[in-house]
Amino acid sequence: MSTQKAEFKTLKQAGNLGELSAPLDFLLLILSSPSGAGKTTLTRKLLETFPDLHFSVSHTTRKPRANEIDGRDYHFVDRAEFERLAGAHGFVEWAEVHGNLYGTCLAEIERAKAEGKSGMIFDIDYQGARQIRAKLPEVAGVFILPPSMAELERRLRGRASETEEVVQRRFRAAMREIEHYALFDYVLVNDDLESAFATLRGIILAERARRIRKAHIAELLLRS
Ligand SMILES: Nc1ncnc2c1ncn2[C@@H]1O[C@H](COP(=O)(O)OP(=O)(O)OP(=O)(O)O)[C@@H](O)[C@H]1O
Ligand SMILES: Nc1nc2c(ncn2[C@@H]2O[C@H](COP(=O)(O)O)[C@@H](O)[C@H]2O)c(=O)[nH]1
Repeated sequence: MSTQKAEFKTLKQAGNLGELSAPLDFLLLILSSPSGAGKTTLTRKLLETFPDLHFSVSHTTRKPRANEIDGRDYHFVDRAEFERLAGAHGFVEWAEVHGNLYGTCLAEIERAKAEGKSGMIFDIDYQGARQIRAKLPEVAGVFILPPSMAELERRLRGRASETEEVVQRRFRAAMREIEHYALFDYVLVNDDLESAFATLRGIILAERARRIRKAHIAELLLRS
């Protein structure tokens, strides 16, 4: 067997995801941004357009907002339960963000694969993005920016889901978060929602094409 063929055979078996095996063409997409830039809004539109993508439901110690549902938006847990899961290596990544703990359970990736999804979206901060990238080099990362800091502040306040103190805290954190843009493959300015969404859709199609290309070659080499 040629070296290339052997390499693809290993890739196909392991899914090139280390211990977190998944099909070669499985899309792992991180959406990250300062709070209020529009990740949740864009993610909802993405899931309508791509129902074959799984939204990774994180665990958090944050209290639910009025419109949030446990198990759909987050798994809302107390600190003791979160720490138990972290201690049992239940998280692929976790971080403290704006004073609360957030984490992605390994079980979320398993669920997406068991449901036959063709990929998944992680709505996580830059610290989590860094951890996932270290474990899953195949991941694609998009960092979403507001058109201006004034607009970010307007959006944070306009959402009316947090106290003024929390809005200020999140706004103050934004500049520090933006400094980590280089962790991501793409930077997307969410000014007009429809054009930002069109660009994001394009990124997904391109990332899929990249993965399908690899899977096709693996298939071709293994059949010959
Ligand atoms: N392109 C846009 N133009 C105007 N308003 C927008 C745009 N995108 C999102 N918004 C609004 O900005 C607010 C914040 O958006 P959203 O909740 O999606 O942000 P987020 O990045 O998910 O925040 P967080 O990190 O805190 O969860 C919402 O009220 C949303 O309707
Ligand atoms: N590292 C992680 N960050 C996460 C995760 N889930 C959400 N987040 C990020 O937290 C902030 C605040 O979210 P909010 O819902 O309280 O507004 C935001 O940047 C999210 O992307 C996670 O599992 N890990």
